[in-house]
Amino acid sequence: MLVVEGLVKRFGGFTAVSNVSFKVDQGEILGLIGPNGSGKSTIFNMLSGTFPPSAGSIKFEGSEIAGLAPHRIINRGIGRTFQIPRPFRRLTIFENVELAGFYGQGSHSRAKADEAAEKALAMVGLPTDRRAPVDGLGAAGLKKLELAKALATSPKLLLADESLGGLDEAEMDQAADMLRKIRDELGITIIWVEHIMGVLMRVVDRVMVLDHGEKISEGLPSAVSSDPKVIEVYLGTDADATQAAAAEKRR
Ligand SMILES: Nc1ncnc2c1ncn2[C@@H]1O[C@H](COP(=O)(O)OP(=O)(O)OP(=O)(O)O)[C@@H](O)[C@H]1O
Repeated sequence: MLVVEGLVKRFGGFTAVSNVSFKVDQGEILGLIGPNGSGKSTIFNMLSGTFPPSAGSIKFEGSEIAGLAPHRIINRGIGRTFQIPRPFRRLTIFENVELAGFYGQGSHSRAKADEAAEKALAMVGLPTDRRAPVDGLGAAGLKKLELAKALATSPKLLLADESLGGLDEAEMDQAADMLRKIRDELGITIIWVEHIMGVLMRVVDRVMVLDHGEKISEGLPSAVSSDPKVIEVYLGTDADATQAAAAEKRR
């Protein structure tokens, strides 16, 4: 479904992403992990059109999309969430999601946008009542709203950026289960960028690990969490390694 080859992003003289290649198959959940500043968000920004790659190719369903504007990429069927939710606070929950629905359709039909918004809100478990305000949503609610906005664009591929930041442990488990439900019930392929490796490992089919803009490991969660390179650069501590191994056992 997605084939990325030789992706590079330079900011001035600094290389944030260095010759990264990977594939994502239809129906898969790929986890993308790595320490702070390893290039995860920069890859998402290139996949979603926020900025163009310095070099490399991004083929989605066989067509080159590298360098296309964000609205064109959304119309092709790639939706994304953002690490820090920034909804329009003067709009209701429904209106925020409806607006995203307008973007995704390309047809600008209100009826279609409303239908997409209702389905997306029901999927993530937020009120479909059109007057429900954004104010009052906690961290978990705002993450759900972020996800509903992305779903309302009717994506075939969802780029989920750090869905678990700011959540407690029970909320993290629910958010991880939600991503799996989105894949299982809607058939949406997912790339999931996350810091919190333990929960991610329970849900993803494959993991790719970045460090300093380079891919250092890729494979099944069990293989990646015991890869010495990953333990050295990413896990860092025995406690983290134990947590990841325990999560893997629970799968
Ligand atoms: N617009 C930009 N201009 C200059 N440097 C940037 C820009 N965006 C990112 N970088 C740099 O590129 C590197 C990779 O950043 P990126 O945000 O992709 O990492 P990340 O793995 O997503 O980190 P985090 O987990 O902290 O979000 C960092 O060193 C960052 O400072």
